[in-house]
Amino acid sequence: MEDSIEKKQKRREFALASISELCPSSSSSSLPSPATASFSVDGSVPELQFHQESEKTKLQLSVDLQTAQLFKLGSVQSVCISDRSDVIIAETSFSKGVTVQFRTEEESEAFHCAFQQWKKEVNVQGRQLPNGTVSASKSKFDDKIESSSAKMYFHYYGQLLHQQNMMQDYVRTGTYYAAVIENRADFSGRVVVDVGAGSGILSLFAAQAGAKHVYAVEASEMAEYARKLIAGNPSLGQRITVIKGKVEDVELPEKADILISEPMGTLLVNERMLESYVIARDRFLTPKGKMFPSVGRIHMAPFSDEYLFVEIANKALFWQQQNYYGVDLTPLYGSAFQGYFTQPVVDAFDPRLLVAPAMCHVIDFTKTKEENLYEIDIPLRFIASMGARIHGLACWFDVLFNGSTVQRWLSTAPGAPTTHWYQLRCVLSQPIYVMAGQEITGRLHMLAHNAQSYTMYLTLSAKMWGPGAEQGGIIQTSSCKLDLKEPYYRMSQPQAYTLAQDQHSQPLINTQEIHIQHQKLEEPDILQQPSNSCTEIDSLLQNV
Ligand SMILES: C[S@@+](CC[C@H](N)C(=O)[O-])C[C@H]1O[C@@H](n2cnc3c(N)ncnc32)[C@H](O)[C@@H]1O
Repeated sequence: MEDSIEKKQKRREFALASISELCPSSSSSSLPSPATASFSVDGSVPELQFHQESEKTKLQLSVDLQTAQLFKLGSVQSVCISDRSDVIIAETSFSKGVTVQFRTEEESEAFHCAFQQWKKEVNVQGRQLPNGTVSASKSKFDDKIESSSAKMYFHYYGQLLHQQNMMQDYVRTGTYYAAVIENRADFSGRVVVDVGAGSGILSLFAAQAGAKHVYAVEASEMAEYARKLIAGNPSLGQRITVIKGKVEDVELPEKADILISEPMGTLLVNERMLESYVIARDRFLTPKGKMFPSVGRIHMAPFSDEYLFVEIANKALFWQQQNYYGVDLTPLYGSAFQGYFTQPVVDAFDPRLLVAPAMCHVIDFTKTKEENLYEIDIPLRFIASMGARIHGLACWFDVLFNGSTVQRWLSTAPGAPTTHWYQLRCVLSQPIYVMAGQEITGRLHMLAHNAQSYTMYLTLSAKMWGPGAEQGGIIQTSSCKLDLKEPYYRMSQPQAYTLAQDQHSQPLINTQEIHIQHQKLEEPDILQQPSNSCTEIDSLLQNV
């Protein structure tokens, strides 16, 4: 373990504004003098050391990175806690946590990045046990995900009402059903693992398609309900075993020929379940095994939506009041205004709001490494189809079931039948202006965090044109930072595609044209993919 860390980065030090104990002893509180934090390897244990010293007192805290967790309290303040730590404060007291004050937001981000990186290194190399043996990736999930987040997450999925909500998304469930039944050849007589089985519905589909045996792995209390549902369908159920536990931890008696899973969250990656899907691939799938789905794509395009922009900007108007029960609220107006723009908007929008053809980022589930999903960096380039005020970036995703009989896409694109994922829009607090034919460049940078989601950094730029501007000389750039975990669900607004949202009525399989195909296609039917397609997928499919 230490080899790998020491070779790459033996020691990394950060200057901090200050540190203080989480539960200060009587002899110490926040010390005004500057502090440092350094990552290093002590013997075989990677650790993080905080150090602060003034004339009278000294605070030194060593944190075991295997158990440490770092939480943001604000843009420049965080708290680091650990199960095991040693602290020396004037040589007397003991604490398990420290509050860290950074000098700037950038330094805070850099520190959080380094923290994840060093922790990842610990996890990748495995845990050093007291007897010197190394247990590989056991509890990888627990190591990278904050326990309170995991608890809420599995509590949510442990409730039938939320499983019902997904099952009632007939675009979703109907597409899975069609993809499995049409591709019987991939399931018949095969060993299947259902990764995150929930109610067990996909396991039952796989059994209907003739699977020899299905292992339904589910970490939440839903596993008990899955057992009940499967027992109530005995002709299928005798070929299904429900295993309660995380795919990162459970052991299976045999390797799988095919994995089936529905690991997609908002914008494909929210919930970070794709990482579990990839871990399941590495743990359970035979080298030539298949994955259903096998590929995901994030599609992106700039949009113009004056109503949405004004709606968000107006939310902060509350803070413009100068006499709110005798109190002037305006000092907080700027923060409130920016705050509303940190929430990605989730709703179904009219595709006519897009101002350029979409581009996409492909994630090949069959090949990508789990670590690749910790940081997703997408350079952006678009050509505007019309003159418009760009209010941000619209995003959606699709996934491919690359069956050996039929290839089917599950799409969440605007204009396609609406799913429970809807679409997602990142709104800029400062719109930018473009002319038709103009290039728009930028970057979407997503950093995974330990609450099972991502911090998103979006930048869009365009040259300034038109009367008054030095032609093409000035660049307009607008940036925003968003938390994918805290979206603004805008579903109370009038929707353009109401028909497809009626998920409480009869299955929409007919209206949404999920016709099940039975005959084998001669060639891969790439034309079945949604119209907003990526060219990269063609070469990718040739390799699958
Ligand atoms: C989006 S739901 C899909 C449920 C079901 N497969 C379906 O399609 O209706 C994802 C399920 O995966 C489970 N899950 C998420 N991460 C898991 C993990 N690491 N190990 C086992 N189950 C997990 C969740 O508890 C949840 O029930």
